[in-house]
Amino acid sequence: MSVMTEKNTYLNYINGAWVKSHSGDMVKVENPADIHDLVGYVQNSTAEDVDRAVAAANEAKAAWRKLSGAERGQYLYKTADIMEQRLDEIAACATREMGKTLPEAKGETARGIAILRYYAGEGMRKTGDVIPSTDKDALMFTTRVPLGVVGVISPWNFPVAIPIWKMAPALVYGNTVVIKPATETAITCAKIIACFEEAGLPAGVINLVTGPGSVVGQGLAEHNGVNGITFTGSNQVGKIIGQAALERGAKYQLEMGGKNPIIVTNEADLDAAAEAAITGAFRSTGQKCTATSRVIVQSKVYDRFKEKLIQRTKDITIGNSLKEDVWMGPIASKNQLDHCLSYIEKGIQEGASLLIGGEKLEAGDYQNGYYVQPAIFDNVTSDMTIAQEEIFGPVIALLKVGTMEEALDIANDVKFGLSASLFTQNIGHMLSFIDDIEAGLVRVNAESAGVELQAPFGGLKQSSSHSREQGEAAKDFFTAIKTVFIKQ
Ligand SMILES: NC(=O)C1=CN([C@@H]2O[C@H](COP(=O)(O)OP(=O)(O)OC[C@H]3O[C@@H](n4cnc5c(N)ncnc54)[C@H](O)[C@@H]3O)[C@@H](O)[C@H]2O)C=CC1
Ligand SMILES: O=C(O)CCC(=O)C(=O)O
Repeated sequence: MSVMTEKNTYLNYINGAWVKSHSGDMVKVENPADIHDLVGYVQNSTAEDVDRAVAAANEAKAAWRKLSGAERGQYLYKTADIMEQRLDEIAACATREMGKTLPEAKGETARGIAILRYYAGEGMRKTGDVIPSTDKDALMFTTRVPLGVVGVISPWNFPVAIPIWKMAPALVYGNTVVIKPATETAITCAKIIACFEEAGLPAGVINLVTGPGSVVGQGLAEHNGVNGITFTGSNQVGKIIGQAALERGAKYQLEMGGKNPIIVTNEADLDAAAEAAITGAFRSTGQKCTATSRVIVQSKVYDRFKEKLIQRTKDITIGNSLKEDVWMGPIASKNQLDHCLSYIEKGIQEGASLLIGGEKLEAGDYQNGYYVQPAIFDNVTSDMTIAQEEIFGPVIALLKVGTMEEALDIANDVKFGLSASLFTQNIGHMLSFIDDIEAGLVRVNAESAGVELQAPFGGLKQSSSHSREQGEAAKDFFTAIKTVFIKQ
C-alpha cells in the first residue's frame, strides 16, 4: 500500500507498511489560506496504534544499532537525494498545510535536505575521547550508545525542518523513531517518511503515527517502550511531556516558546535594523519561536525608527501563500488566528497604542482564510501582556528606553530566553549584550530568527529544557555516554 490511498487519505507508517488506524477515523487537513482547498485526510490514531509503532521500533532497534554509523549515514544520504527530487512537491504541501509562502517552504525543504546530509556525515565522526587514567596500566575512554526508541513530537510551524532535525540525528546515532507530527502538517510529514521508506530504511526503524496530541503525543511520552522524547511546541504541553518522561526515567528534550527582543541603539544602522525587525517579526506570519516580538529602541532614534517600521509594514502584501507576489500568508489555523487577535485586543485594553494593522481581513479573497494585518503597538510597557507572553503572530511591541542598561533590563524581563538581537556599531554595547543577555541565541546586527543547522540551537529559562538541538550538540541528547576503564 502506498503513503496515500483513495480520497487523499494518508496512512500511518508502522513496521515498514502504510496502515490505517485502529479507530477507522480520520482528521481533515485544510489550507488556512482557503479552507475550501482540502489538502487531505490523516489517521486519527489511538493508543493501540502507538503500541504497535513502539513495538515495531523496539523490534528493529537491535539490528539498527549494530550497523556502523557510516552505514546508517548512507540511508540518510539516499533519503536526502530522494527528497531533493521532490522538493517542489513537499514545499507546496507544507505551504498548503500551514500557509507559509512558497519561497519560505522551498527554503525550509532545502534546509531539511542539508540537515540530512550533515547528519549522514556524523556517522563517520568521533564518538568519544581517550582520558588519561591515574593507573598507568589502564586505558580509559568514553564511547556513546543510542538511547533505544526515540519519540518525536513536532509542531506545525516548521513542518519539514523540525521533524528532520530531530529524526536525522536520532537515526544516525543508532536510535529507532516513532514520530507524531502536528495534525495541521501531518501530510508533509508523511511525504518525508515516504522518502525514508524509498531509501530502504529497514522495517520498524522509522514509524509515523498521526492524531491528537493528548492521545498519540501523550501516549508516546508515557510509554515505557520509549526511551527518549524530543518535543517542540508550547510551554504548557512541553511541561506535561517533561513530567511524564521524568516520572518513568526517560530522557527528554523540550524546545518551547520565545519572546524575543531586538534592541536598537542610537548608533545603529536604522535601515538594516528596521528590515531585520520586519522580517524577524512578520516572516512566516510571526509563527516562529525565534520571531521578533519586542522592539526596544533608544529614545534619540525612536521616532525615526518607528516611522521606518510603519513605512515598511505598509509595503507588505498579504494573501494566498501559493501566489508569487505574496510576502505574508495566513495564520496557520483558526485557533492560532483567534489566539493572535485576542492578544491584539488585550494590548488595546491595557493601554498600548495600535499604530498600524491588527485587523482581521475578511473581504474578497480573504474571506475563506485566516488572515490578519501585521500589527505594531506603541507606548508599550514591559508589564503588559503583549510584552510578556508569546503571541505567535505578526505583532510587534515597541518599547522606548534611555540607556543600554535599561534596554538589557527590559530585554531580560520575561520568562523566556530563546533568541535576542542587537543593532549597534558600539563595541561596548555588543560586549555587554553578549555577556548579559539571557538568551541561547545571541545575534548582533542580524535578525532574531535564523538558525544554522551546524550550530547548537536552544534557549535559556523557560524556552527549553536546557539541552541543545542541531549541530554536534544533538549527540548529547540522542546518545548516552559510557566511561570505559580497561586494565590488563
Ligand atoms: N516553539 C515553537 O516553535 C512552537 C510554539 N508553539 C506555541 O504553542 C502555542 C499553541 O500551539 P499548538 O500547536 O497548540 O502547540 P502544542 O504544544 O499543543 O503542539 C505541539 C505538538 O504537541 C502535540 N501535543 C499537544 N498536546 C499534547 C500532549 N498533551 N502530549 C503530547 N503531545 C501533545 C501536538 O499535537 C503537536 O504535535 C502557539 O501559539 C505558540 O505560542 C506552537 C508551535 C511551535
Ligand atoms: O528560526 C528558525 O529557523 C527556527 C525556529 C524554530 O525552531 C521554531 O520556530 O520552532
